Amino acid sequence: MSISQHPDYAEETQYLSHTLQELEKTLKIMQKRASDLSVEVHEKNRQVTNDSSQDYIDLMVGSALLSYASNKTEALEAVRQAPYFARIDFREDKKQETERFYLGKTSIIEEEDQKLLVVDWRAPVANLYYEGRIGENHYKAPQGEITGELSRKRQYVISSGALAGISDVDIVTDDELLNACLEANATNRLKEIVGTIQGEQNQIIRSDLWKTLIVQGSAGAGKTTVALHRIAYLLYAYAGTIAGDNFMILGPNQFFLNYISAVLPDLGVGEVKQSTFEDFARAILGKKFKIQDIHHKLRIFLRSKSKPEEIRWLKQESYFKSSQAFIHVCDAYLKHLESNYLPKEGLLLAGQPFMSYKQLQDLFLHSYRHLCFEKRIPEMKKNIQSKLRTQKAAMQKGLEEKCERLREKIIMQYPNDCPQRREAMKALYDKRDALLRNLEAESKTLIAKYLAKIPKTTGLEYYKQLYTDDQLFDQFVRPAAGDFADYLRQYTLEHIRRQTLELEDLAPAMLIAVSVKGLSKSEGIRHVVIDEAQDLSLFQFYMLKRILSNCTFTILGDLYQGIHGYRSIQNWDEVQRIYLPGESASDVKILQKSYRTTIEVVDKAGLIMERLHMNPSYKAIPFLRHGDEVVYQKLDYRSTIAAIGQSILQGRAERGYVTFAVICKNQEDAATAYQSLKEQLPNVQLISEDNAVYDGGISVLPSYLAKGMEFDAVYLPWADASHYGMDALDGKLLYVSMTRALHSLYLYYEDEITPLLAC
Ligand SMILES: Nc1ncnc2c1ncn2[C@@H]1O[C@H](COP(=O)(O)OP(=O)(O)OP(=O)(O)O)[C@@H](O)[C@H]1O
Repeated sequence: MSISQHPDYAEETQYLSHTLQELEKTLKIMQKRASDLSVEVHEKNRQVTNDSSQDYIDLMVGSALLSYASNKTEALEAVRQAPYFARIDFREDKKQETERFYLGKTSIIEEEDQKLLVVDWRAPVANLYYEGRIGENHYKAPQGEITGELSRKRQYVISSGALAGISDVDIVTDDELLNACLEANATNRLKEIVGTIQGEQNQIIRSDLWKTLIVQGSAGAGKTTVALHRIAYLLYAYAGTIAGDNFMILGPNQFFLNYISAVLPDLGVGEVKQSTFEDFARAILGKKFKIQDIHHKLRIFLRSKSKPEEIRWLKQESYFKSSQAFIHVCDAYLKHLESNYLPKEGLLLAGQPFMSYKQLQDLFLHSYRHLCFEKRIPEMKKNIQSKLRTQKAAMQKGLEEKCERLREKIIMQYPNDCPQRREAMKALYDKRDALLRNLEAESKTLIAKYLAKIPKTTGLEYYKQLYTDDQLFDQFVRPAAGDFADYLRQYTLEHIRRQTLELEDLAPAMLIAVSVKGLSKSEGIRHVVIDEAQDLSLFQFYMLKRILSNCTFTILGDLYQGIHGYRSIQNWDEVQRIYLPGESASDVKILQKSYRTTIEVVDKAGLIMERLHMNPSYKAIPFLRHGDEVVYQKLDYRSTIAAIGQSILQGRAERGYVTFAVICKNQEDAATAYQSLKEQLPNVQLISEDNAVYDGGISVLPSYLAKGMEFDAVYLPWADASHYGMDALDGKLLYVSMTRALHSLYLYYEDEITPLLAC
């Protein structure tokens, strides 16, 4: 049936054109308001003086209104071509009439009578669309639970302001909109999915801001997408409480952050802090060292020439520095630093005990315990100063009184004025004055002299001392590291000598640095989204929770894709113990349905995890979308390259594919494949750690950089037994590579296909 034959076509077309007209009206008003307010705020900014708090308040109010008007203008401009994507019809139990709610990316209100034409997708009633089924239903609103009858869920395809499709659905999973969305070809960035958010995704998106969430989601389950929509939702639901710059996204690399973050403006989200773990570390530890490339060790493990002994030691080093045992080492060391931070002496004022070491320690260790070491010092200073004022006054008084008593004694001794009496008096007053002067002078410098004895060592220096100082190393590290201690020390000292830290050193060094100096750069962060969280170590998780103790977290990852197993977490229980202590395992949310790829690809990739006996409850379940069979071809290398080149050209011409990835196990193989493909495909690009931006098109890349990405067609040129053996790391790299394919997947091998996939 053509759209114009739909029984509601006329009515729907009319609603659309009315909405578009109103949108244009509102847009004009908002544009004018934004421009007027911009002038006003600029003017106020010039006039504001330090002594007028009213000026300041006016400026703040003006800026807030300006920000609202500018954001609304942008939001309305973004939906000019498609102001809504769905409608729900709902009759509240208490009401006679069924209401219609059109849902869009931003609300649209009729100018004259303020009627709500389009409801923002984040509004409570929209839950009915995402989670409700036709029939009796309910949703949570600020005023309480609203119950009623959901009689329609309708989806629209609106293109360039014209109605192109209408379909009524029950659950959102069955809908054509989602299918159309998933069948579309990839672009060079992640998409927004407000029209097709699934029930289980919706629950995560709308979870309470003040509760930490851990999400285990299979490859393509929408973890990253959900995380970004969650930020958009929280900004809407907690407007006034939290703003964009109160969020921080931690992602695995800049390349990935650029790829995902382009979706934020589409969702009306700006100013969210984004960082890799290494950049976050730099902000805390400073710039006086290099960070070893985070894939350095992985590359050694993947190099065929690497010696097993070397691999074993390197893994052990990473494993130890990421472990609970090393957390204990660093905590004990921190305690030691804390106890020995103050000079081991009390304070004397004019030769008299003023404050004992114990009293000073008590202030430092107990009274200001909630502060980092350095911030305790000014507080202690204030406390000592106040005590000093009292003590000085008491001592002055004591001196005066003593002087008075001595004066009376002199008078008794010499009842009449005589040279001896005058001399004795003079000596008495001179001594008193000298003592008072001394008291004055000492009280001025006492605190400064004492504080000057406190070392100015940075957290990073303290961390290094753990290895450079024999005594510290033997006291703290050696007992925990055992036989492996000497290797660990030599290895780390070698890095320190080269002014380099490994990823494994960053979390402990940050923990110490923040305990010593505090966290000025990250003040204001209230919520942290950690994506690809399976690759973080226990120590990284522990440190983040310790130093960002006022934040809540959304932690998302897939343990099947944990390619840094030698340092990263092995299960979510470890993370849960830190972030959700006392809660049950069911508090880890599981997303199993995979939306990215086809049933054929998910099934084949799933074989790997079965063969590696990975936890079956993390298995990806494909969304009902069939595609091409996965292609396996036994070819020599030259023929493989020729086949890939030909297939890419065909895919582009015949299928309209726009993104292609040739994924190799490691960087060396990727470089080889790139050189070979360049002749056939001049636009091919080789992706390495140094690329910050992904432009789409044809890419050749190592498996570990493919994480989080997706491509229309994926090619694996060396899917053979010699590249991917029955080993967890090989299996995970292969799994990551295969699950990047949206539509087509090709595997090539020369002798034998990898046992991870063999029939
Ligand atoms: N509800 C949805 N509607 C439409 N598309 C969706 C939906 N959920 C996920 N997708 C699509 O599925 C693909 C995978 O999403 P995303 O990259 O967020 O998954 P992920 O769980 O982070 O995957 P991975 O762990 O493999 O990186 C994206 O193209 C995304 O747009």
